[in-house]
Amino acid sequence: MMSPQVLPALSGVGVALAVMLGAGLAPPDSWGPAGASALGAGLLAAFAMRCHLKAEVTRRQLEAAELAARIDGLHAAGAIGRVGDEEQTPERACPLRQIEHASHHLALLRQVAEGVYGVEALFDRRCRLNWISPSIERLTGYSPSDCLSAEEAISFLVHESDRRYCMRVADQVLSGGGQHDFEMRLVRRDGSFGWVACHWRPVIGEDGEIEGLRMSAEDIQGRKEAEYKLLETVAELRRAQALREHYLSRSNDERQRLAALLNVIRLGILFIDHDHRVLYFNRAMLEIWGFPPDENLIGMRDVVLQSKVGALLEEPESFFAHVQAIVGARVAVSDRHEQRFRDGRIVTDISAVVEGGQGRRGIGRVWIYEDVTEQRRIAAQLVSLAERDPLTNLYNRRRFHEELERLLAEAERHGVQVGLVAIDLDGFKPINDRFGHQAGDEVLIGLAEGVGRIVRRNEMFFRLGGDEFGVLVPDTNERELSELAGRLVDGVDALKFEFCGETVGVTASIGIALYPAHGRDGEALMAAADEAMYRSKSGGRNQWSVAHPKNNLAAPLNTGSR
Ligand SMILES: Nc1nc2c(ncn2[C@@H]2O[C@H](COP(=O)(O)OP(=O)(O)OP(=O)(O)O)[C@@H](O)[C@H]2O)c(=O)[nH]1
Repeated sequence: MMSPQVLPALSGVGVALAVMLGAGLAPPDSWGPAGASALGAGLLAAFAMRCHLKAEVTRRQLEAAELAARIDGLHAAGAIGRVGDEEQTPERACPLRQIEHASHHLALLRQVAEGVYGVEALFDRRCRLNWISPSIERLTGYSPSDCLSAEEAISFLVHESDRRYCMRVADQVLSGGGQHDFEMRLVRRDGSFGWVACHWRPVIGEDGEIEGLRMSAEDIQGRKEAEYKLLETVAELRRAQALREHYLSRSNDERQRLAALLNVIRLGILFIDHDHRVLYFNRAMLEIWGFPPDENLIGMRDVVLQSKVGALLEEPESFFAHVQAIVGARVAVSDRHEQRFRDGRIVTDISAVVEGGQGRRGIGRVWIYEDVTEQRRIAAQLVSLAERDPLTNLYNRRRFHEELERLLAEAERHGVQVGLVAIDLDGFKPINDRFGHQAGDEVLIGLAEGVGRIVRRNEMFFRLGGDEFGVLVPDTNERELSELAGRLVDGVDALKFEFCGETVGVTASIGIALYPAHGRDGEALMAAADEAMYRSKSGGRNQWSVAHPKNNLAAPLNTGSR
């Protein structure tokens, strides 16, 4: 801080300078040739005042202030007379002493003027540089003489980008436009430039007229660089912000697209976070679990969610246990699990741990639900088409072979016998011929139902094609088979159908064969049963026959009829 004595001290400097000029002494070297005389004492007094008002407080300024204080001390002691002082001092009475004092004070003022830290410059009314402080060299590398000898100091010192504005401001100030502060660049000797904050003000003469210009400039290069850096940082932050917003917007778009996609798929998706709370669900999930479409499950605990859906399930406890087992054991990817709903739906679930970011920490678990009711129905339909006869809904020849092989394998393992009953209708073709194919179909359907009532639960009944049927009997013997064959012959014979007012019926020729006595594999057993069935046909139809033992095909005919 400048000491309180400094102001009066510097004003003393101004007065002293005026005295010096009034005495016709030469100005300091750096002043222009016309400088001091042109501007006069008032101008220099104004300059001295501005030195302490604008320049930074530096060591030199403090020294100058001290010197000025001493000068004021001299005033106080009556050693120096002020211009216009009424009283005459002893020195005034002696011109030689006066000149000595003025010369001494001029030297002091010179020190002050040359020691200012900022740049001070004086221009005349035509904007010609009259004086500039030596500090210009520190800022630009140009000496005051370089500047003074330049044809146009402003063009010489001011960066071309700021030149026009600077000149305009100078013109304004000179034409009574008051003071102006602005920042501009000074050109350095090495071609670079440095920023200064400058203050332009008019220098008013004693007659109140503008006599010239005074420019005080302060080096703000450091501040400007800091500002640039700040601006760059701000720009970088803005870029980063813009980038972040761009990514955020892209991520939002992405999320919207994903949400739209997830909402149209028929898989129910539920994401439970690390705290066992619902983080995401899609529309299908609400549908599958019977929630209204506008239900908001976000934040709901998984156990609460379970309690809400338990009533829908046929076996809620088993479902909860299944979920608990997966969650408790932190199963990475669970197997597909199926649960039946009370309304007949079948829903599968599968779940997986969702890994987090770089640490790959599990951030939750996703559950995917699928209503497979329709799939299961179609699959069952396909299976049925593949293994059942569409007319009678009996198992077909394909399934017959599968079951035959299975029973033979089991029989071999358990050392039991398997019975095969081959049935062929007698006189079926004439029904077709007389009453049409539809009538024949009705007979086939009626026969399937009639025989279906005769065979036992463990006996499997097949339509092998046309009017051929078969029955497989696990773990049986010849006696049981013969009894079954008898019941079948009687049962078929008892079936009656009405076509065109006429009652018609069919009979059956049956052959029975036993594993392993009549054949050790399916093919052999079927051949044996067929052979027995043909014997029944050739024996007069409407009867059953037992196949010959495999090692003795010439055995006596063993037939049965009702
Ligand atoms: N309506 C109807 N007829 C069928 C079907 N499949 C086969 N057929 C007929 O069933 C008849 C079987 O012929 P056969 O076994 O010679 O007839 P059958 O009169 O019983 O002769 P035998 O066995 O010698 O007594 C043929 O006319 C086939 O066209 C069917 O799904 N529906």
